[in-house]
Amino acid sequence: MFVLVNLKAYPCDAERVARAAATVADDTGARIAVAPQAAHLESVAATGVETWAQHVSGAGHGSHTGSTLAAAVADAGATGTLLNHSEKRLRLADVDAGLRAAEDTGLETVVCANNPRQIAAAATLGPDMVAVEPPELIGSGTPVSRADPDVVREAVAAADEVNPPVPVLCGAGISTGADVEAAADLGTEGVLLASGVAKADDPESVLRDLVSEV
Ligand SMILES: O=C(CO)COP(=O)(O)O
Repeated sequence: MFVLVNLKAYPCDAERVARAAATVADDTGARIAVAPQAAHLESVAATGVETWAQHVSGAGHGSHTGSTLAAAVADAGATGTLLNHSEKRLRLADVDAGLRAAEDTGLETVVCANNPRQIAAAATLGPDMVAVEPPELIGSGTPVSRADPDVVREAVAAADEVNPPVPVLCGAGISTGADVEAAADLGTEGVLLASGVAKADDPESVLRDLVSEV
């Protein structure tokens, strides 16, 4: 199971979380990645942890003020990027352009979606992975795998129908190893989570628990 930790804009110490994630990944062999804000990509990547961007623009170099370019995040050490997170929604054309920009730069991609219908649309665009995150459960502390297992099962089926090789992650309220195990039982290949780690007093122990059951 892939554990992708999105630090959002939480006021956590990104380097501390990254060091903890790198240590747990090394100790256990689990795949753990950290997605900090763009300004922290370089310092997070310097810890040796797998580093992801939270977003990239579809734009290339040029007159695009405020854009986060795929090439720039790759230069800073990111090897993957989220696109279309529930808190960073994009138009379809922008998801597609972001995917192409990420692909051209060699970044791995996860396109996020609210529900199984959007998962089908996202999977059609050909990302490396898709992630289903019901917005009402994001930050709730109630794991999607328990609160709404059907949405996860249906997302896996929807992705499988349109683009069988595309793995599905699930997210919202995931914070324990039992949640990750439940997500695996529902057919997902990873979890996308934030507050459970970003707000933890001891991120390393949360990460150890997250990867303990799979
Ligand atoms: O949005 C999420 C990850 O991208 C989920 O957030 P929480 O783990 O805080 O529910």
